[in-house]
Amino acid sequence: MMWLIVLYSCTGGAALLYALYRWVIPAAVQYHGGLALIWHDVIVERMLDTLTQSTRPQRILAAVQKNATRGDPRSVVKAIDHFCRNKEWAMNVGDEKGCILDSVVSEVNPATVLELGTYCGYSTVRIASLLPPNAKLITLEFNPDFAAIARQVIAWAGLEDKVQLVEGASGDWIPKMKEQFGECSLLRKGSVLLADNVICPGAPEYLEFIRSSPRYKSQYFKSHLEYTKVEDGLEKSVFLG
Ligand SMILES: C[S@@+](CC[C@H](N)C(=O)[O-])C[C@H]1O[C@@H](n2cnc3c(N)ncnc32)[C@H](O)[C@@H]1O
Repeated sequence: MMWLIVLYSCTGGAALLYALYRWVIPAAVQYHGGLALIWHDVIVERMLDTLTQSTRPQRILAAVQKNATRGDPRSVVKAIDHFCRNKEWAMNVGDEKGCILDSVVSEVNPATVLELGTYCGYSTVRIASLLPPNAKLITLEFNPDFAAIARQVIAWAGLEDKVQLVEGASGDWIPKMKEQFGECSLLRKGSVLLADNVICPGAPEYLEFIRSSPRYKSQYFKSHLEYTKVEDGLEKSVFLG
């Protein structure tokens, strides 16, 4: 009888902990940016890394390999969004802001895109799949583990010919790219900048600069932090020359 009570309380305790982890805490933090990031990006990630002896990017790659069709970028995006909404949050631009990203890429129809921060290649796949033929995307990532996963995600989407993934820090590479592009520098009249996470975690200095500079026409697209209800948005800025 005693054992039965212990067993019942262990099972009950485990169920309660699971409910807290799976539903109660995520629901409680989903309107608060700081708490949401601490919960998803620190506590849950470390806990799952320890329990599964794998990393979040590795788990994202596994979800892609299991659920997405090779050579089909949209199925890769869908598999990552499904994983991150239902299993484990991750810092991709996500489905909601991703639609804004898609519409900006389609409107601008760029010949060259420079992306700063690849992570697992989610936004890279979104952007590259919308580029016109012969256009190319250079994406920079300074974390070699993320870059290794992103290469596989991009290859799974069949986009490796359109994407050049450069491993390194933007502060090191941007001056080198400027040299490579010569006097034209990186921006020319009409170039479009699109910045993510300008509200959460936030980029107040960037927003102040870009909105007050007479050299840019800037517009804010209100949305939500990926896979949550916390306000976040994208800032689109056109370089006026
Ligand atoms: C928010 S994540 C990018 C998400 C990605 N764009 C997406 O939507 O799928 C930011 C990434 O930028 C990388 N990063 C941060 N600072 C960087 C820098 N100075 N140079 C290159 N990569 C950087 C981080 O390692 C991280 O992978």
